[in-house]
Amino acid sequence: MRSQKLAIPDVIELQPTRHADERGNFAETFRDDWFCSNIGDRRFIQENQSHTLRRGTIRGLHFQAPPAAQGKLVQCLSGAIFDVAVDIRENSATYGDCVTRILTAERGNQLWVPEGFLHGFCTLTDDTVVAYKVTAYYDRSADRGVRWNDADLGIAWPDCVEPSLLSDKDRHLPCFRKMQPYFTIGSAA
Ligand SMILES: Cc1cn([C@H]2C[C@H](O)[C@@H](COP(=O)(O)OP(=O)(O)O[C@H]3O[C@@H](C)C(=O)[C@@H](O)[C@H]3O)O2)c(=O)[nH]c1=O
Repeated sequence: MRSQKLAIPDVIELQPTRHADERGNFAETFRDDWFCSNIGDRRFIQENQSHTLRRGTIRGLHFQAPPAAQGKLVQCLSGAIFDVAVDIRENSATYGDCVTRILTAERGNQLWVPEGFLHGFCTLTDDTVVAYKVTAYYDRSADRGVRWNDADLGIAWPDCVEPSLLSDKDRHLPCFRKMQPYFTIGSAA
């Protein structure tokens, strides 16, 4: 497994090592010991999978409020996504900044999005399957978000975005400025 810190260093891209042979390849896509030593002391307790039918669909931008805050380890199992993490830690030097990464099933790369970040993605292919492990259980009452195209965030979404391909919930999310502060660096996740 290789890791690469991105523009916001707490957001990390992971690249599992693939062992190729005449049959195809094999990769360890997650190891608890490697993750704890190299990324952070976390336990993943839920795994999610979404299948998105159409290219250009957006899911996000989401987070769960503390104490149900989730770190997410995201990967694409089929197709490709434009993945986004936005820093919402109030005392962070990169508060409001975003990191974007293309994750593809072909490459098998992953994105670690820690607690204190909004997360969302746009599908770059039809029939996209995304899987992600999370560090806290889903809690509907803690489910929060920010509108995907908030001008203050200025995320450079890909041209294929179809604003109509959005859940009702995501269409009605509040803007970034109205978001209550939930996270500070150094506070318990
Ligand atoms: C996230 C989640 C949803 N659900 C249910 C609630 C609802 O009925 C249905 C669909 O939920 P949503 O519309 O919230 O699904 P979706 O828009 O795909 O939400 C996801 O978006 C990405 C970007 C994330 O980062 C995830 O953490 C999650 O928020 O699934 C669960 O049962 N468990 C879960 O963990």
